[in-house]
Amino acid sequence: MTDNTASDILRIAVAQLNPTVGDVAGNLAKAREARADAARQGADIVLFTELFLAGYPPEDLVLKPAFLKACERAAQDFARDTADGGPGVIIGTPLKRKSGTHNSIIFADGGKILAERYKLDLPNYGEFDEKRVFQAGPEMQGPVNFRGVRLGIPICEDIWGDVAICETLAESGAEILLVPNGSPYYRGKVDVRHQVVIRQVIECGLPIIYANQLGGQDELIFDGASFAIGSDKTLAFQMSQFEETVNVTTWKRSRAAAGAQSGNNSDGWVCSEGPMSKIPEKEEADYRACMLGLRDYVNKNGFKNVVLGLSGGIDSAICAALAVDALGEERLRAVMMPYRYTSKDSLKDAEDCARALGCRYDIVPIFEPVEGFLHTLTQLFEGTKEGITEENLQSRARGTILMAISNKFGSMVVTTGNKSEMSVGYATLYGDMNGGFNPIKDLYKMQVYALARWRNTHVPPGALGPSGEVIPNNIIDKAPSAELRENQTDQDSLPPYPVLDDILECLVENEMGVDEIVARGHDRATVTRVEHLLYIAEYKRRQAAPGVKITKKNFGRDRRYPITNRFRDGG
Ligand SMILES: Nc1ncnc2c1ncn2[C@@H]1O[C@H](COP(=O)(O)OP(=O)(O)OC[C@H]2O[C@@H]([n+]3cccc(C(=O)O)c3)[C@H](O)[C@@H]2O)[C@@H](O)[C@H]1O
Ligand SMILES: Nc1ncnc2c1ncn2[C@@H]1O[C@H](COP(=O)(O)OP(=O)(O)OP(=O)(O)O)[C@@H](O)[C@H]1O
Ligand SMILES: NC(=O)CC[C@H](N)C(=O)O
Repeated sequence: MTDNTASDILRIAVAQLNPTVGDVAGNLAKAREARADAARQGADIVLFTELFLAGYPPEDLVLKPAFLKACERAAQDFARDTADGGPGVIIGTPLKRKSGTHNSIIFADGGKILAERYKLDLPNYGEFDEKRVFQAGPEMQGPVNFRGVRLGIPICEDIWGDVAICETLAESGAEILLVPNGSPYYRGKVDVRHQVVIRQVIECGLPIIYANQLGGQDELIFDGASFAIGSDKTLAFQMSQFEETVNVTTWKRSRAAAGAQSGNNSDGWVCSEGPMSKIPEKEEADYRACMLGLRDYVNKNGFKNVVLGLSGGIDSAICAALAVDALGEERLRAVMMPYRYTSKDSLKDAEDCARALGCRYDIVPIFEPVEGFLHTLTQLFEGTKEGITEENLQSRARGTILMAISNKFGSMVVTTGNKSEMSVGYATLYGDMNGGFNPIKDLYKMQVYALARWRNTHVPPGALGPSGEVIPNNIIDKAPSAELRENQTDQDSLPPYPVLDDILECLVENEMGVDEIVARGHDRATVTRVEHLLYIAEYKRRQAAPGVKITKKNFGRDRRYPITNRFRDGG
């Protein structure tokens, strides 16, 4: 009930949910369900994530007046729900006000909106582009009095930057900070978030609750892993990563806590009850991010099933495993498309992989289309040497067949290029690059191997696929090959993957110079060649399907290089 008498116990539910961008009615329905669930668990208040009603990030959708109106209406409706005497709510929504369009929250209780708060620090780096569509909120936005407890509500980036928003809230009397976030995954991000929040707790002396969104949104993966750091700077609770959940946490007033952290005599808040989930290790986390990203992309875009070319190589095998884990065996169709260079081993490995995963497996030879193209082009190509042109026809025949299956049966094509290949353009445009979504686009080849090995000995929570050796070890052990000509291996055209990946990580992830990379022990000619290949493949990447972001520098959202570019560090 709405009552401003200070209580000594506060039950705060954190709704770590998977909204869909643009589905305002669906997101409101989800929020209502979560609030009812939290009410049953005895919550006083439910904290939702950043821009929950819109789904995060809504990008240019917030430039549409009709979208803003739908969000405003949903926020008003949800606020009215709180007249039932159940939990109050803090929920993110875009709001258009005289001062502009804001990335906001509404705070509602007792059927009314008690307060609105606007994000002050709009992130505009990496994958974020918020200054483009939002206006920053004013500097002074104090805490909100909720049933006698003063709650501060900075929004996501507000606690990341150098602006002293948490400290200002503490100085204005806030007792706990509740932070709605849309914080995308990259490897190791959970630790980074903990450090950011600990730094703020040191500055402001208040406990901070960090509620993060869940789910895939195009390239971005929101991994949840919501948590709180108490005023003693230790982890007060930790929610699970990659899972939708509503957890109620109990907070108690404690004079000892306040005295310890600020030396003053006022009361502080201590978490006495909350989850303490284990955060998965790196291979598991990356694998689950890829799985969640593929699942949400396929489901949120309304595809019933997916199709991919299964070659007997590692990239298509891990994509098949991810598809079965994300969607179930009955939703994947794997197609082997042999040509004259396809080895017996590849045919066997592809079949073994499909059998281990339990998915549908078709063999569609491509002799006729490839020979047909070659025949059609004979006259035109007379006197020229055979080479990549003819090789690429194989890839294009495969890509065309996959797109035909997609058109006929409505299955989305899963495309399988890893980050090493995408970096140097080792993939055929309108061939194996065909496809709607790429679950391994941001994994270097050596990481693909590590994840494949990991998956053969683990089944991640929520996976729909079987246990055991789902990626036959022969696929992991053999030399990678595109099999576009006799006895071809990737290493005919590229440096060995451990070398290539290290150089690429230096160039892409760390923006290192050629001299610095050479100083790590690499051959200068190799480094300059890789740098050149990286630059000239930009045109391909611009035409590539989106894929799951795993690193701090994925292609597309984070790393944005010009296509036309004559700069070469290596001369
Ligand atoms: N700056 C630019 N802006 C716009 N377009 C540009 C361009 N530069 C080249 N192009 C165009 O791109 C074409 C070359 O690109 P593309 O046709 O993709 O062909 P390309 O890159 O020459 O060959 C594909 C490469 O991928 C390798 N690969 C590896 C693994 C698997 C597979 C597979 O297919 O299964 C292939 C294959 O061995 C080969 O090295 C040029 O003919 C030109 O039309
Ligand atoms: N014979 C084939 N049948 C079906 N699909 C194929 C075939 N050859 C290539 N493809 C498709 O083209 C993609 C690109 O080939 P590529 O050689 O890069 O990957 P891979 O064969 O899965 O792995 P690796 O590079 O380790 O051999 C494959 O992942 C697959 O989707
Ligand atoms: N949505 C945001 O403001 C996110 C910003 C923050 N730096 C993060 O990655 O979590």
